[in-house]
Amino acid sequence: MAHAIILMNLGTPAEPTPSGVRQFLRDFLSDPRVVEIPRPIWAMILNLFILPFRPAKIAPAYREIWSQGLDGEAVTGSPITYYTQRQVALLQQRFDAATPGQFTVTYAMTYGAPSLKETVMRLQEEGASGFTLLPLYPQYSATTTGAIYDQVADIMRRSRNVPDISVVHEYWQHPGYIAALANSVREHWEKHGAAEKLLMSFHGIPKANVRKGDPYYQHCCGTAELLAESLQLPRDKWEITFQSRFGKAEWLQPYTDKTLIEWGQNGVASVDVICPAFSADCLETLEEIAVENRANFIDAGGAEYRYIPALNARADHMQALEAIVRDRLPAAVFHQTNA
Ligand SMILES: C=CC1=C(C)c2cc3[nH]c(cc4nc(cc5[nH]c(cc1n2)c(C)c5CCC(=O)O)C(CCC(=O)O)=C4C)c(C)c3C=C
Ligand SMILES: [Fe+2]
Ligand SMILES: [Fe+2]
Repeated sequence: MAHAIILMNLGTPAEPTPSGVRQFLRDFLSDPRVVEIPRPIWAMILNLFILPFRPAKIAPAYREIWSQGLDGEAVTGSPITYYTQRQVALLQQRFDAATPGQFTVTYAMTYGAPSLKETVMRLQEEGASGFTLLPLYPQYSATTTGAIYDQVADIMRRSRNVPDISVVHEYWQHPGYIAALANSVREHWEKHGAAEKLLMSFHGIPKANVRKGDPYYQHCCGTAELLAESLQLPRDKWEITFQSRFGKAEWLQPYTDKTLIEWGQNGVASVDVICPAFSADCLETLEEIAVENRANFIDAGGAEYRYIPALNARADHMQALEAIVRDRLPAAVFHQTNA
């Protein structure tokens, strides 16, 4: 095996129980990339106010989505892991078809299992000579992609013969990614008709992070504009919002839930919702968007609410991911595959 390709996503609890969720949240929320509050203060808040309560509150939501996709689609375990594994299998097929035996495709999670460190160590033992990491975050944020760079740096720091690792920094402007998003919207419109508004809801981050230099907001706005342009949607037909606010600080606005409530109250009858920052359906889309925010909109007076699934294992998504990875292959591998 010459070269390994590692898809990376956030991670998820091992099981949809309070203890499974607690273990995952402890790992995730202890990362200083995710929460920038000074350590001793944050350790106190996390251990006294979050880890004793949030797991019991969130576990039922995880149980709802466990082994369930949209419309009762059969999924095994946590959807984010299920779709990431499907992406791995399909990407492996694509690399094998074009360049037989040259690439191993696998995945790792930033938090929970399998970890990046154990994945890289296993692949090295199996003879991998180089690694291309594809964080499945189209838009860069220090809270997501930045955390992956930290883990790569840790692996490097502990190695004598440092592995040849490259990381895809962002891919929101890649034409293949935008085309896959646009295709998924058009297919949805063909099936259901177009709603009055297209809401593009991105995972939020604290506003202060952007003020201090995180380019995430700019990447989200860029994505929304490229998608709207590709769909030839006039500006009054779409909106960008931010979801999944956590804690008391101000996060990126407008907020998804508030916007949907306002629209419902102000006579918007129908809305299509897409979440371009999520490359796989997960708790934040299947529960927060497809269930909770549907209720927000309908209870406020809206009539039709349709969630457009994440790109998941769509063929056009896989084609885009293959192109993004191939663009990042080191010259040695590139020459080998083109020989
Ligand atoms: C505490 C701060 C958080 C930041 C900053 C944050 C950024 C961020 N997250 C994603 C993608 C995902 N987040 C998911 C779940 C999730 N996110 C947070 C908190 C922050 N996220 C929490 C506490 C949770 C767990 C659920 C909960 O307790 O509310 C997931 C889903 C995982 C799953 O198991 O399905 C994803 C994916 C992005 C893209 C992002 C910044 C750009
Ligand atoms: Fe998150
Ligand atoms: Fe959430």
